[in-house]
Amino acid sequence: FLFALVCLLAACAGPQTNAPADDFVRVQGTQFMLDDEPYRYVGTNMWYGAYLGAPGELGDRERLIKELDLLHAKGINNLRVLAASEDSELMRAVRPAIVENKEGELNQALLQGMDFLLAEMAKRDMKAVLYLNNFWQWSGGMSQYVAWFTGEPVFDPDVTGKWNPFMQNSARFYRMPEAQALYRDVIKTVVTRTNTITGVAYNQDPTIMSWQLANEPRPGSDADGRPYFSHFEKWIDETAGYIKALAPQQLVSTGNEGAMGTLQDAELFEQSHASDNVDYLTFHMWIKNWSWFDVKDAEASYPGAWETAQEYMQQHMAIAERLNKPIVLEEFGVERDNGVFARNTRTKYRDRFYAQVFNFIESNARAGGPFAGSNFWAWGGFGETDREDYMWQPGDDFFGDPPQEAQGLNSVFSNDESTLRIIKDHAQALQAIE
Ligand SMILES: O=C1NC[C@H](CO)[C@@H](O)[C@@H]1O
Repeated sequence: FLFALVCLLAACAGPQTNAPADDFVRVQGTQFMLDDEPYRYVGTNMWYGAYLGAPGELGDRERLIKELDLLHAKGINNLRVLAASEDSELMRAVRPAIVENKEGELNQALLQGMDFLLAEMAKRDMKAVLYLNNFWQWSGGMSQYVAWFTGEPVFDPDVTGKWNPFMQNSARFYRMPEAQALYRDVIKTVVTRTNTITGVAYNQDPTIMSWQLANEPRPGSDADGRPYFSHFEKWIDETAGYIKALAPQQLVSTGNEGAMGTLQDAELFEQSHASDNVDYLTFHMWIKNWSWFDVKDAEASYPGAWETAQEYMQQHMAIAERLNKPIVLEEFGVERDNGVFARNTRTKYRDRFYAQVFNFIESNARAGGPFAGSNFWAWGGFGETDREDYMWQPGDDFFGDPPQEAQGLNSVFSNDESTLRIIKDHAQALQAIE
């Protein structure tokens, strides 16, 4: 009887807070491993996942469940999600924000939104990559930290149109001890949080595959950032080490774009990602943003864009091999045909680009290469807008496109059947690779 009572009490002790180690994604050379099997994934970017999961008017839990069910049905099993935003005067920053002020008070509804998202993802065997800052302006980010601790007005690229000085200003963040202290407080609070729905501590939750330093952190602008590269390299190593100490069961990555996000210098990307605290490499690929592809001159510009894209991917495979780390393409995308934003419009070039990227990944994986996964940018799902300018306003539906871009620019919608077919085929192809 006593033995039975002890077992019963143990069973009632609440959810496991120390999941078996093999539930976590691990790194073995250039491969991810999960439950002793190679883990490769097709994922998406859903920056707004915690916003959708928030209780009450702020979120839309019914929509989130619909989105996760559809994603799961299409074989999309990895979500890259914003885990810290900063309250800001920046014109195109999302509101509200997780970090409410320079004192580090956090928005509890948005943290509960992350709790709900992770709990629902766990039910669908999905894995999360959570980024803890942003080099860009659309979630406050590093430039908001700079404003908080210099007392200077925010440097708003959506007002000035000046991106190089904005990037140089954001990069001051790495050199500001007070900003770094608040950032680390936020990291510690989020990484060690106990999920209010599952009772599992975040750093004990195998749903979280990786903590990411930021979205697209850069050393500064391509023109003027080089003198500050050493601060960037040191920030990566030390911050990644700080997170690893808080979450030894989970992976750490930077969220960097690769060479194009490191002063267009592949050697500096390799050097800044050699740290043992960085478990795997990330790179992004923007054929339109980087002027490789012109959607208004699509037929003429696409072949050259694809040639350059292949070279960019090959270049990063070689770096991953040299560093003996897995690598994931965690952002890639292209607009709808003719650059329109509305759903129910053609996506011929997007479909071609996705299919060719996926084919490259499958070929590399079959050859035992380091290409371990991808997250397309980005998931728009069931999002709807009736804004004539397609620009997000507080209270509007969330799209894969953050508030600084037209809602529909790169979003894949729930009824983009041709694109979803290509994604699902890729998921099945990955599953079939030994
Ligand atoms: O992280 C990013 N990379 C490119 C996206 C599309 O332009 C952009 O919305 C986002 O800031």
